[in-house]
Amino acid sequence: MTGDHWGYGKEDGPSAWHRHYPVAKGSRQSPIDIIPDEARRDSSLGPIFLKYDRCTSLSIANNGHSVVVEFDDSDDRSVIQGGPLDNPYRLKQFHFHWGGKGCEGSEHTVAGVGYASELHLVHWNAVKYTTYEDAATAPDGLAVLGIFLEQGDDHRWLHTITDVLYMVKFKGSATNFKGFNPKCLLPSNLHYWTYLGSLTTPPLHESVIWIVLKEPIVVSEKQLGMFRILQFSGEEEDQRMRMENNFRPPQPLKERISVVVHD
Ligand SMILES: NS(=O)(=O)c1ccc(NCc2ccco2)c([N+](=O)[O-])c1
Ligand SMILES: [Zn+2]
Repeated sequence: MTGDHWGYGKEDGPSAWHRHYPVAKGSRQSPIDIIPDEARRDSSLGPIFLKYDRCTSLSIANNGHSVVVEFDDSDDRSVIQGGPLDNPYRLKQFHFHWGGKGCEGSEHTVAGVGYASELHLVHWNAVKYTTYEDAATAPDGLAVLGIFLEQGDDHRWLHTITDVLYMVKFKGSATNFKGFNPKCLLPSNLHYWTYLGSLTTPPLHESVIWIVLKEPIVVSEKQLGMFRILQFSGEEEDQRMRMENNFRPPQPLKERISVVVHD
């Protein structure tokens, strides 16, 4: 497969993605602006459970669009379940989206307000599908947990990630990253909004059950700044392209979606 020909710039950014990925104008695209007052309550919707105690992180990498921590998803050692999910979904990877200095950077917004960054923990339905790739094209294939990052005090555990970003500065670089458990990045409560949506980057498959936590985690401007030492470009490329503003703006709700809230 040829290298990704999409990005976040003027020519190859979100407004141009529909040319190669027509589903960009689909009926269940993500992210969206979540309007709490319009979210439906569904008493049958219970809490989510994150079973990350035996999770196995493997590596951290710069894929030219974000920084990604990959997990061993060869068994059900780390799963998300409950809430809107009929099965346990296996943790595959997590990554971030962020802005430029002092600008917004989250993908979902809440009543029109963005956060500095957004963390996505990506899980796939290994009960119904054989591989992530198969699940990623199925309407109930993926469950992505979205967590907002708000600027404020230093986050005690995010240092474990920001301290190694210099090792994956360029697109295509990766390094060992074992023993990291993402439960240290969770807020104090797991109240959430949920709706049916899509991947927020190409190929934009409409295969994601989104679970967005209401409570943000707090990270410092200094820690957010560390993400901006990353580059979209490879080491050999002369164009030094700082990795920032790697977020897709909210997409039309269309006939979908009642966003449902659990708190
Ligand atoms: N921002 S996100 O969580 O929606 C997101 C988007 C794309 C991809 N992957 C791109 C892709 C290619 C084929 C199938 O999947 C992933 N992921 O892999 O976890 C997550
Ligand atoms: Zn994402």
